[in-house]
Amino acid sequence: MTSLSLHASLKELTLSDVSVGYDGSAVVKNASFQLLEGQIGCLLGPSGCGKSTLLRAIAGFESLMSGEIRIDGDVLSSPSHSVNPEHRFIGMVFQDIALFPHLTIAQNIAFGLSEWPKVAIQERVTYLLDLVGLAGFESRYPHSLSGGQQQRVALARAIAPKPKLLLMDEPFSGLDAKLREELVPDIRHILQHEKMSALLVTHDQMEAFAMADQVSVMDAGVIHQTGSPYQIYHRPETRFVASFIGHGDFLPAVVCGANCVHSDLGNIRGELDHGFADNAQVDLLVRPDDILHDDDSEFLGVIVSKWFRGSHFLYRVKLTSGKVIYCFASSHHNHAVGQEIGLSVHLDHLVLFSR
Ligand SMILES: Nc1ncnc2c1ncn2[C@@H]1O[C@H](COP(=O)(O)OP(=O)(O)OP(=O)(O)O)[C@@H](O)[C@H]1O
Repeated sequence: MTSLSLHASLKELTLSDVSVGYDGSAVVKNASFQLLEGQIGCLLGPSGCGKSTLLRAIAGFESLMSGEIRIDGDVLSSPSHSVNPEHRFIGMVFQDIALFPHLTIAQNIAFGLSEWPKVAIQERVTYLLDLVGLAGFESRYPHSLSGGQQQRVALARAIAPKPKLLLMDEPFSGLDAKLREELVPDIRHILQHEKMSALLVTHDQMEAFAMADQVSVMDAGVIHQTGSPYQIYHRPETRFVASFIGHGDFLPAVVCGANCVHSDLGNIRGELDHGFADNAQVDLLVRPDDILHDDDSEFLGVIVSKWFRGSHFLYRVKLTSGKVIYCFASSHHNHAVGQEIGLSVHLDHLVLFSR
């Protein structure tokens, strides 16, 4: 098969118990997840947790210590077998954009299309330039483009041959925050328009939330949870996911019913059965937006620090037990550090971890 053939789009990327390492020592351990047609997935985790290593294994640049990587049922990698990277029909975009400086923008985008007929190349390049918002740039050279424009060209070059899957390793981290904010939704829109399945590596959760349909949260080589951004924020399955994603505190509590716990802030109810037995000692995840400033509440805390965020204040509040938690309040509720305020808890469901 050559790059001319329009490969059927990806139906399913499946990783089953994949371990990858260097010098016999695993840095990715038993990673499993699936990515379906047209989905944008993300590997999210702190620096050094093994995200790039796993991405490189999918691309075919690292061999597996155990497990299997399949695309549409075909094994790409196992400890005894590895399809060459150039035969995987996988495109890549990296942080260092690495366009060819001596080639024009059109030549850069056409780079992987050498076996296509001339007219088809011309059509594809024109289509992609338009898609990434750079129509009219075909004769320019990379050095005359901004970082964001260069990253759009890199994306166009990577998707030009219609790969089955696009891998992106921290593609936005070299760009300033404002540019990133503009570019991330644009790139998501382009990938969706092309129905391109993609896997992004990032350590930035806002980027993961803005780009991905499905996020796999990793720490120390282990995937803790794979789910939608909403699921990993609101239904974290491990303490690591609960504390890595967003602001959160663990409030000590005792179970007092199928959807109730007792804590420093009184009895707190959720809508779903949490599955813990009565009287179990647990930690309840509370986010700043779960804890509201409430003058009528009998439960009090002392403000120990505060941040003005424009639309609201973020307070750190010390409860009578000594536990310190976050609390959001509208920006009209301007209280001094040291002041005592009333607090109430509003939770949709209870996220509990045994203590
Ligand atoms: N070629 C290599 N040889 C030996 N060890 C390596 C090699 N590449 C990466 N590592 C180690 O493997 C671990 C995982 O690295 P990896 O780059 O996959 O993490 P990451 O999550 O992508 O981190 P970052 O976000 O900082 O890039 C790290 O401890 C790293 O030092």
